[in-house]
Amino acid sequence: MLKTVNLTYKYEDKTVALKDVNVDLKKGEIIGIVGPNGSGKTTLFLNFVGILIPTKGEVLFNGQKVKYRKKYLIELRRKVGIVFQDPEKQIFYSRVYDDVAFALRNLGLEEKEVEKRVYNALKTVKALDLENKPVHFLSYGQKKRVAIASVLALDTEVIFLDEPTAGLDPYMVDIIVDIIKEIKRKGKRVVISSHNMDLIYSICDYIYVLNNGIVLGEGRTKEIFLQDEILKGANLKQPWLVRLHKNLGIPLYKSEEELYANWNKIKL
Ligand SMILES: Nc1ncnc2c1ncn2[C@@H]1O[C@H](COP(=O)(O)OP(=O)(O)OP(=O)(O)O)[C@@H](O)[C@H]1O
Repeated sequence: MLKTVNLTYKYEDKTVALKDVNVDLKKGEIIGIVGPNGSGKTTLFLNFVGILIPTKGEVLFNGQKVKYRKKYLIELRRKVGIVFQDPEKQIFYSRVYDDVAFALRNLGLEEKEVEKRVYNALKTVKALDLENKPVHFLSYGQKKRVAIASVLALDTEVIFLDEPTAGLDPYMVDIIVDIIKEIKRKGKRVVISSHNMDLIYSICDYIYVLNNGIVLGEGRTKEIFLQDEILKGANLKQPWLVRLHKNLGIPLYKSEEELYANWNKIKL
């Protein structure tokens, strides 16, 4: 599994985006990385997938230091996928089908297998109807779904999702949540960054809180979200279910469904 050891990353203009960051993906199945704008989430993801090379410290994959030779990185990309925050960065081809097929063809898969994987990935993100559409005509949310499909098609062991639901309507957010749960069911690891604390709370089992490139706190989801001082330190708000628990004294539920299922037991 992937982890960072005392990872520091400094951009060319000397911005120190990460300082001595230790993040271990072994700690959860769906890991949330939360923090305000500019706290270093994207920089962390790019270091994890080998796009950026740590200034200090290292990234380990199954106990071995990640290497930055082309051959090694191609192997790493077969196992570790990333969906960028901005779908424009992920889209290479003009037609949706070819775009999702691009990386698969690059891996040398047979066209029959490519066809099957593209079909399944587009079906999962409810984008089969877009298959023949030119990518530049798609809406932002549609591009985002196509970008997610391209990574799902690769069937990697780990998937990093940088702000996967930003710009999506509530129906699509629910679909993305189902996709994430499905990836977990398949025994894969998901890492999500998001500003949506309710989403992070309901699906993640382990959380890292970043601020100014530093890990302010980490822990199991319910534990970390009860520590208001850590969240405040990163200008984050507690999820609404945690606020209900705190302000009304009702038990702490993980999801809206769990709350309603237990509603008649709750004494206000
Ligand atoms: N290419 C770059 N050159 C210089 N500084 C950069 C570069 N990319 C990011 N930074 C800086 O690094 C810091 C961390 O940025 P990063 O994009 O990792 O944050 P983030 O937590 O993902 O933010 P957001 O929530 O807004 O997406 C910020 O101060 C940002 O300005």
